[in-house]
Amino acid sequence: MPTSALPILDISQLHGSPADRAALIAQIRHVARHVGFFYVTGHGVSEALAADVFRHSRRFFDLPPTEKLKIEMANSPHFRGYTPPGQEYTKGQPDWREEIDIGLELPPLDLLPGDPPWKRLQGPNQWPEAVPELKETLLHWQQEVIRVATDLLKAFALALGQPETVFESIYSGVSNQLLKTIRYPGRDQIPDDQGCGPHKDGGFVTLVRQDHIGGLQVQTDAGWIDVPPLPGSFVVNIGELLELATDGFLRANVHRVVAPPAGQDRQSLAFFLGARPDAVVPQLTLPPDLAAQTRGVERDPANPLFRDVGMNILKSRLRSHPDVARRHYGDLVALHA
Ligand SMILES: O=C(O)CCC(=O)C(=O)O
Ligand SMILES: [Fe+2]
Repeated sequence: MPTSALPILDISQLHGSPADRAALIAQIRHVARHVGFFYVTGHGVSEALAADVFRHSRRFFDLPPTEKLKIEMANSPHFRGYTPPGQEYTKGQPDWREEIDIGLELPPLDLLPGDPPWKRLQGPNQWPEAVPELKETLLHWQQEVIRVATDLLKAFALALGQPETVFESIYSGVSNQLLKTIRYPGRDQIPDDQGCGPHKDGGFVTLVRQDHIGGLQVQTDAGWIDVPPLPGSFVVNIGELLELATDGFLRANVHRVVAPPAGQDRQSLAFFLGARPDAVVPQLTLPPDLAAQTRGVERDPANPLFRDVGMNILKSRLRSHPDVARRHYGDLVALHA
C-alpha cells in the first residue's frame, strides 16, 4: 500500500470528549489551511454498503451503451443521469470517465416567467431499470455521506472560530447535494490521460471514496502529489463555498484524476456538500489571528466565483455538460463559456 503525505483525521472525535474535540479542531485548522486535502476515518459508514454501491455501479457500467443511454443526462434539465466517456468537460477538455449524477430526489418546481434559472436544477433523478438495486443503494449512500459531510462542515466552522451551526441556514433543507458514481477507463481505451482535468469543486466540502487503483492528485506549491487509496477512508477537499465564506483563508484545492494504466479501470464515488441555490454565501468574521492570514478569493477570469449559490452551481454545471446546456439552457449562453 503506497503511503501518502496527507494527514488522516478521525471525525468520530467530533462526538468524543472535549479533549478529543479540541484536538480534531486544531488538526482541521492546520491541515485545511496548509494542504487542504486529507483523509477521514471514524465516519461510521458501513464497508458493506460501500461494496454494494461499487458492485451495483459496476453492473450498470458493464451494460451496453444503448442501455446506459436510456438514462442519459442530456435528457434532464436537472443535470441528472448518465454521462458517457468524453461528454463531460473540464476547462474545455473532455474527461475520459463515465458516470451517473444523482441529486436530492424531488419533483421539478413549477416555473414562472422571470424565475431565476437555477430553479430548473430541482427535479427527479434518472435510474436504470436494468439495475434496480442501484437506486436504493445510492440513495442510502447519499444519506450517509450527507451525514459525514455535515459533521465535517461543523468541524470546519469550529476551526474557523464560529458556532458549529454557522452554515446551517444555507445548507439545511433543499440543498444542491450532488453525488456521482464514476468509472475511469484505462489508458488503452482513451486518447489521452485526462480522467478528470484540473479543477476546484463548487460546494463546501467534497468526500471521495475511491477503489484500490489510485489516480487522484492534488496541486500543491511543490507540484502535483498523489492521493493514494486508503481503504475505508474518505478523501476530503475544500470547495469554493468555503473559499468565498473565509475570504480565501481556506482555498478550494485544485485537483485532477489521471487515467488508470492500460488494462485497468477505476471506480470512485464523489459527493459534493452544497448549499441552497437561493442562498448567498455569508462572509464570516474570523477571529483576528485567522483574519490576519486571509489571502482573498482567488480571481480567475476563467472561473469566476459567485456568492449567489444558484449561479455558482449553474456556472459549473453548464461548463461541464455542454450538451445539457445547449438543450435546456440556450437562454444562458453567457455562462456556458
Ligand atoms: O474520482 C475522483 O477521485 C475525484 C473526482 C473529482 O474530483 C470530481 O468529480 O470533482
Ligand atoms: Fe473534484
